[in-house]
Amino acid sequence: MAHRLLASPNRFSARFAFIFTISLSCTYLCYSIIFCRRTIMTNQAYDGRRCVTGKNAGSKKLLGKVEGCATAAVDVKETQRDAGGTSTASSHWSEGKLSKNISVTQKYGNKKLPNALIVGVKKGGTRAVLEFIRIHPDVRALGTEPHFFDRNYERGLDWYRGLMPRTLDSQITLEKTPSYFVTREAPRRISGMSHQTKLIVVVRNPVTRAISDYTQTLSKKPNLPTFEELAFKNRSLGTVDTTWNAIRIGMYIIHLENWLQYFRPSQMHFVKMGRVQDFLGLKRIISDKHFYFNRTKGFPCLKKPESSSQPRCLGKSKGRTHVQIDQEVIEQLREFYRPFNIKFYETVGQDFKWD
Ligand SMILES: Nc1ncnc2c1ncn2[C@@H]1O[C@H](COP(=O)(O)OS(=O)(=O)O)[C@@H](OP(=O)(O)O)[C@H]1O
Repeated sequence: MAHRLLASPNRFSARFAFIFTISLSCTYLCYSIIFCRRTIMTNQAYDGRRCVTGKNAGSKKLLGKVEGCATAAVDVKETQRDAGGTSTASSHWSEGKLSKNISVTQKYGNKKLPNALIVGVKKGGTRAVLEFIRIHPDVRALGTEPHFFDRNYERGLDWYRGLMPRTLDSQITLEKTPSYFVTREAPRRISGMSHQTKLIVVVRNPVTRAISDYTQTLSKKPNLPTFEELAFKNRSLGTVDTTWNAIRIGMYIIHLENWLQYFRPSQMHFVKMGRVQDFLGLKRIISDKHFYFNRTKGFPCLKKPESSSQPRCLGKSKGRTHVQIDQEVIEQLREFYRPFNIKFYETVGQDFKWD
């Protein structure tokens, strides 16, 4: 009896120990499954970005779709600003929408040379067009500006291809570098890659474009001479300085003639949103309903993407308050651009009504 009485607490402790061990094991098992799944999902979501290391890794991660590791010479800094590169922003507005697609694509797709390029113009709204069009599930775009056909051409096509995101056969690859439009060698080089390449040119009133361009440069170099000083060789005679890049870029027809030596007009699309999808042969999926007009920014922004609780606008380098330019100067520049604009409208068959 005494033995029994002594044995029963022991048995109770043994049973307690057994149950405790089992529940501990179950908890550990559940924790491992959940934790392991999370890790896999995170790795899939960032596949293709895993090579980002070093002190900028955090900010580059925010870029969302900085592709590949060979991005040393590409314009990452500009892209971060463009994409609203603060801690709350991701460059890829549609990350949530495409996330399922992306993991499949990144695993099974191939890196291909781009089928389409946004070739210009600087300060024309190229970032907005790229970010809008990449919402489309059949578009994969490089987030950075690779500057291949102007600055990095000697690196070769394999280097260029290596920068591209992986795509399935049904998807198109897109990149944007606005300086291509005014690079003399770019049309020949691009047609050398493929004369089927589709080209998108985002154009803007050349006077506003020049002021926007100047405002951007001034934000980096505060000691810059005034806009008027740079724009004219002789202000009272109204002689415009066509060697100044901010002016030269807006002489669209001059650059376009160079492109038309290598590409048919039907391969070039001068942007008005929506029609970009037709031009690229995509189903019309993106429409006005994806955007709202942000009064503070002064341009359309993406409505709440699935991946985020916040609507998304592009970053600080977009929508800067322009420097005040004398109305007379603006008139002089309008006069200067008029003949170039008219010839440009005739050539592309569209009146942009800048005059
Ligand atoms: N929806 C939307 N989102 C963001 N930005 C928009 C949009 N629509 C037009 N813009 C105007 O586009 C100008 C920037 O052009 P780019 O992206 O081509 O600039 S860059 O050449 O890549 O630096 C920039 O012009 P500025 O405001 O004059 O700087 C933007 O205001």
